[in-house]
Amino acid sequence: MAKGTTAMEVRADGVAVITISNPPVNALSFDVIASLQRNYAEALSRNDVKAIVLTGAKGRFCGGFDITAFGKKPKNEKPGSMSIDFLSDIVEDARKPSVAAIDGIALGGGLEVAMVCHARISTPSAQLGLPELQLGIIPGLGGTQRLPRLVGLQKALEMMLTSKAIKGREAHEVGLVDAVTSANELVNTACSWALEIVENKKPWFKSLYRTDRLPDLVEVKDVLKFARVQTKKKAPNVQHPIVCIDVIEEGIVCGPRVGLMKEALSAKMVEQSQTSKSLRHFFFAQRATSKIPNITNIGLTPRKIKKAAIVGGGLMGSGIATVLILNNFKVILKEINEQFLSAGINRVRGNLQSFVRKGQLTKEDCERKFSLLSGVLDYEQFRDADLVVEAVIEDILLKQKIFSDLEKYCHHNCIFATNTSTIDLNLIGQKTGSQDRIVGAHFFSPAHVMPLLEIVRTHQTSLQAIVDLLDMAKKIHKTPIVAGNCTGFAVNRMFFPYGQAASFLVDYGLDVYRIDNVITQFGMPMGPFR
Ligand SMILES: C[C@H](O)CC(=O)SCCNC(=O)CCNC(=O)[C@H](O)C(C)(C)COP(=O)(O)OP(=O)(O)OC[C@H]1O[C@@H](n2cnc3c(N)ncnc32)[C@H](O)[C@@H]1OP(=O)(O)O
Repeated sequence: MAKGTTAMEVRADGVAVITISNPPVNALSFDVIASLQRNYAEALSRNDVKAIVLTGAKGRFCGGFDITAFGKKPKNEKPGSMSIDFLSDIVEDARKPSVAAIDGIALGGGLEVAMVCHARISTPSAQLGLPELQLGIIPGLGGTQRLPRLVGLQKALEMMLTSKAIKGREAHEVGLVDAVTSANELVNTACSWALEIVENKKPWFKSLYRTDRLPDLVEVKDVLKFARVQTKKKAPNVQHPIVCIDVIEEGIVCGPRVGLMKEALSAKMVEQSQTSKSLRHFFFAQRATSKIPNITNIGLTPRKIKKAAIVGGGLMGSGIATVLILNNFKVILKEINEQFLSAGINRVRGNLQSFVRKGQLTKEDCERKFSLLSGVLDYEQFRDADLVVEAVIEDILLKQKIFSDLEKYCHHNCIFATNTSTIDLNLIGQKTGSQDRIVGAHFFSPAHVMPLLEIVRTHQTSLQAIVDLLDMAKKIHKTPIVAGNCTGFAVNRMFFPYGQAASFLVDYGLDVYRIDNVITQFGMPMGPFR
């Protein structure tokens, strides 16, 4: 069965609208690419077609090359056959203009195809980026050449080296898209734009040959030198970011066609590396953590969490409150007295302000999110909470008392989660008759930053509670791992022996600085003694 396709509809005004359809993210599978090539051949040969608009089905332009297809490309495929022979020589050099109509996502190969088009229209919320480096590869469909020519070298490097996408509005500001419009108007606007190109009312840009955003060669060398130094510092053990910078340089110094060929050859080389194989495995492994046999595949639907309550406003509690309000959950934070409560609330405010300082949150959004939080000193307002996360100190008796109190106030479907990192959940729930809704929600400090969420289940935890927490994890952008109620759960079960092994080495007389040094050289961000 074909893995995705494209469909072409020729409108009365002479615009052929080609729609990529390969759910869930409209990835460029071999079938999609073959279908796209057929559609283009037809559109370019038909006399009733004046221009082409390329878009994606169901509000998603394209999530890039099909990651499952790496390593499955035909062995004798000519380097650059898609990037040069099709995209550059047929689409970009065509005598009919193409306009990309982008909603949802234009990532990796998706954005690269859009950059081949002669103009791009997007929605304000669309995400555009070249995240290939996080898969251990480099952009392979012309992205290393066209992005710097559209947005300038600095911005292009930032986007590629961080793998971070930008939203439609910013894409417009930096020159990646030509106009921003609503999802409803998107295709019509793109069609009008394409016809205006035909009528010479709008410019007919070929991104590959633009030079107006590129700095002079002296500055290029300086910028790339700095980027190499920073990259080696940040990721000393991987090659592909440096390869990416080399390819960008080749295109600017020797011309974009030479750059495209170097990109095609280098992309093929890095794709075969162990780093890329590992990072691609990691991409799917990360998603597999929320697919738990006999839990997520038995038809349970996650219940909606409208209001969450946190018990304890210390470092962990305030971090958890922060991540929840950041993701638009209504939260109440309970402390034992006014002083601790205001300290907890101030910590949440401080966390939000740090996002404002880094430009990741506007002041208005900060205030709006902060208004989702209220502080309390008793359990009265817990009555309509759908989830409670207990985040007090690791004291079994205290936790037991809290959960038996919670039982008296909360409705019987409310999930009782504990942020404990080590205590047996059966003990924590021992004084309640609610063992089925006791579950671990172990965040890592700082909870509003670290991406992992350990969900701990006992033999009695209901499957529904786990499905609910997995869904919440997705909503708050955490990677969940479901662990059993065993010593150390999953993370500390690995982390404690790691620290112990380091301590043994010290007992044997090794220098702590040397141990830390070896560990950081191995690639860990810091050693066990820092
Ligand atoms: C030649 C080119 O230069 C090379 C490339 O294009 S490489 C690919 C570059 N593209 C990317 O790196 C994008 C990767 N995808 C993502 O970042 C995210 O999936 C996304 C932002 C598109 C969507 O996120 P979200 O809505 O949270 O859904 P998410 O759960 O991640 O993905 C949905 C499904 O699509 C799959 N998927 C996402 N992107 C895919 C891709 N490019 N290829 C194949 N499958 C993909 C996921 O594995 C997942 O499958 P599952 O449901 O079986 O687990």
